[in-house]
Parts: sequence; structure tokens; C-alpha cells
Amino acid sequence: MPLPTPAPISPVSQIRPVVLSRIGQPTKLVSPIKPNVVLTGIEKSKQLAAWTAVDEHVKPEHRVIGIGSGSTVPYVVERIVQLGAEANQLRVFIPTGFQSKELIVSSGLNLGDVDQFPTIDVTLDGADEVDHELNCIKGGGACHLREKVLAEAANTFILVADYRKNVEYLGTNFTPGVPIEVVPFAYAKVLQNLHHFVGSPKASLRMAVHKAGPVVSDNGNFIIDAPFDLEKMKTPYTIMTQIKMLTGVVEVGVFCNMAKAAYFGNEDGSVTIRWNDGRVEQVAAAQ
Ligand SMILES: O=C(CO)[C@H](O)[C@H](O)COP(=O)(O)O
Repeated sequence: MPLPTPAPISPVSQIRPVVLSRIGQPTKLVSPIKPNVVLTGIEKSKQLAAWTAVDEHVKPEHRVIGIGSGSTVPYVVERIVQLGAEANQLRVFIPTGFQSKELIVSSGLNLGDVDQFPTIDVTLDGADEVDHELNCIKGGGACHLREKVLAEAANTFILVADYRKNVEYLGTNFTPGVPIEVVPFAYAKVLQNLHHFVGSPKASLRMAVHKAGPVVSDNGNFIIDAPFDLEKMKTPYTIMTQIKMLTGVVEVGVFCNMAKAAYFGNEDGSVTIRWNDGRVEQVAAAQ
């Protein structure tokens, strides 16, 4: 069976290095998670969700797979690696940022980019919180621009998370606010807009922990976190569009009407699946 065919290359992308680093080479697949580690608590819940989602949504015929960011996604890659070298050798994996690129490379999977493969079979990604309609907050790891591009490029977009993220309304447990990626020179103006016109008086620039100054995204931009009161968070699409209209904003970490399903690992070892048609299922965990 042939490899997936990349989109036609434009003159600009011709000068970029080819990122399909491994296709054609013998592949040794390595789990990104340390083997023999017995998981408990939240980590176990993340793994349950990720494994079940991979089992149900990564189909044998899928060739282009989007890999999201965060601490749940390594379990997605772990399960994909378990599918074996033969199943994965004709697949290309598209990252949402530096972290997932490293995951893909260190696991021995084929690396591609969305400019080569603008149509993705399935993208699996984590979330900071997911509401009852599958709207979600993303960007806790400052990757939401690329995450939204890969979600939009995918025929199927699937969320994986532990039970703490499964809420009726956004902002219930995740309180830092809506992550907003902004071009650096516009951050003060956007903050002012958020404080005075959009209803987030406590919006603030996200500061780095082991670096002086602000967090800088994989795209060289700053991140603002904008908390809104719970009443406002009940209409996430309105918030998203109001923020997106502010000049200087690159992307908003609110994803509406994008996910087909969200998988939540539970403390009792079951997995709750919420579908975009309103169905909710509870299943035993993948083994
Ligand atoms: O949006 C994200 C990064 O920008 C992550 O997907 C989100 O923060 C969830 O991460 P985790 O799986 O660690 O809870």
C-alpha cells in the first residue's frame, strides 16, 4: 500500500527542510512511557481515556494522524506504539508543537507536518476542560493555535482527559481562564480590551516559571489568560468570537463544535464517552 501523498509543495515550503524523517527506514517503536510503571490515580485515568480512544478511533486504514499536546497525549502515543511497527510504518504523525514532535520522534513514528498533510484522518488531543456540549478550553500548555489547526484539519477530532475535565459548564474546575495567544507587540492593547470591553478584568499575561518574563509559545507569541464569570462561560462561542475579533489576537483556546467525542478516564477504571450528538456511554477500560 502506498504512503500517504503530501499536498503539492509551494515555492516557500521548498526551502524548508523535509520533515518526513523516517519514512522508508526500518522503524523501532518505543513507548514514550517508562515500561513497568504501575499507574494509579489521575495518571491511570488519563491512560484509560487515551487507550480507549485510540482503540476506537485509530482505524487500520488511517494514514495521517494528528497528535496533540499535554500530559495525557503520551498515553495516546503509547497505545499507538503498541499497535506495532507494521501497522504504523505507512502512517504519518502530525504534531501540535515541540512536545508532541519530540514524542513522535522519540517513539520511532514517522513525522510529518500539516503543511504537507492538510487533511488528517484523526486528531487525538487533551483538554483543560470539556462541557456537556463538547465545547472545550485548551491552551493550558500554550499550544492551542496549532491544536486548533490540527483539530480543524481532521476528519475526526477526539478529546482525551481524566474525569476532572468532564464538566457541565466551562470554568468549573479550570480557573486560570481562557488562554489567548497574542502577537507580542499587541499584548498590552489586548489586555486593555479584555479588562474594559470583553468582561475579564483579571486577564493577565502568562509568566514563565523557569525564565524571566512571559511564556513564549512555539510560534513566538505571548499568552494571556482571561478568566470570565461562570454565567459568561455558559456561552463559550460568544466569548470565543468576541476575543477573536480583537486585533492582535492570534487564536483563542475555546474550541466549539469541533470534537466528535470526548473520552474521560474515571477513578473506578471505567471510561465515560460523550458524543457530539448528546449520547453518553460508560464502558469498561481497554486492557
Ligand atoms: O491544550 C493543551 C495544551 O495547550 C492540553 O491539551 C491541555 O492543557 C490538557 O493537558 P493535560 O493532558 O496535561 O491535562
